[in-house]
Amino acid sequence: MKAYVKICGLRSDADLQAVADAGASYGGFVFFDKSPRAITPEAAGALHVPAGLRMVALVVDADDALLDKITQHVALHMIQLHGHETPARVAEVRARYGLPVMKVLSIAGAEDLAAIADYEDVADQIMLDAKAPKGATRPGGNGNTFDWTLLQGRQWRKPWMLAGGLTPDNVAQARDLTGAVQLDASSSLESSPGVKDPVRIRAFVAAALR
Ligand SMILES: O=C(O)c1ccccc1N[C@@H]1O[C@H](COP(=O)(O)O)[C@@H](O)[C@H]1O
Repeated sequence: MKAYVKICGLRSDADLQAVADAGASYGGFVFFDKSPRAITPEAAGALHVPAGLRMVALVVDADDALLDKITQHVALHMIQLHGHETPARVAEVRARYGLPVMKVLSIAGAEDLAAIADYEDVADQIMLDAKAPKGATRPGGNGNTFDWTLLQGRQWRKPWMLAGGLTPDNVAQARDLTGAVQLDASSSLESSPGVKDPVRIRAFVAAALR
């Protein structure tokens, strides 16, 4: 089955080109100021997005003012809600901006998968990411994995994407074990926090699509 890759935390034209050249389907901008990958709506809007690359805006419990600004400046394919957004807030964002919404759920154990049922009616996609470690300053982008065997044999009504600590070395195993057809990575593809490495991006996409 064909796989789809999202590379998140892009901050320059070179990042975007590397992601497109590698064969990824999605690129992500992080609009969260506590992240080393943060970018402003103005800076993101000034970048050149290669044809065919679908851009995703990652936000964390964003209010309408921030989302208004992002959507005014940046041509988007999808909004990724990576905070504690309720199902009602997901529905509100989807209706207000007329864009597909991907709700992120943080997974540490089997009990966390129950929340998927709460969001399937309102979100276009679900992302399953590792729960952030205690004391972390951000809810994602920490390079942590979760127990992928929790997803074995599971099926949901909405498309879903696997995230959390995926690397060029483990992505094929994660894909084969979980059956994920959409795979997302960020922090493992950097030479230092916030600085993407085109060689690692290429290796990740090649391994995910192999
Ligand atoms: O990347 C960040 O700094 C970030 C900040 C706030 C919320 C999410 C963030 N990152 C996203 O988390 C997942 C997993 O990342 P990683 O591969 O484990 O580094 C991914 O969607 C990132 O874009």
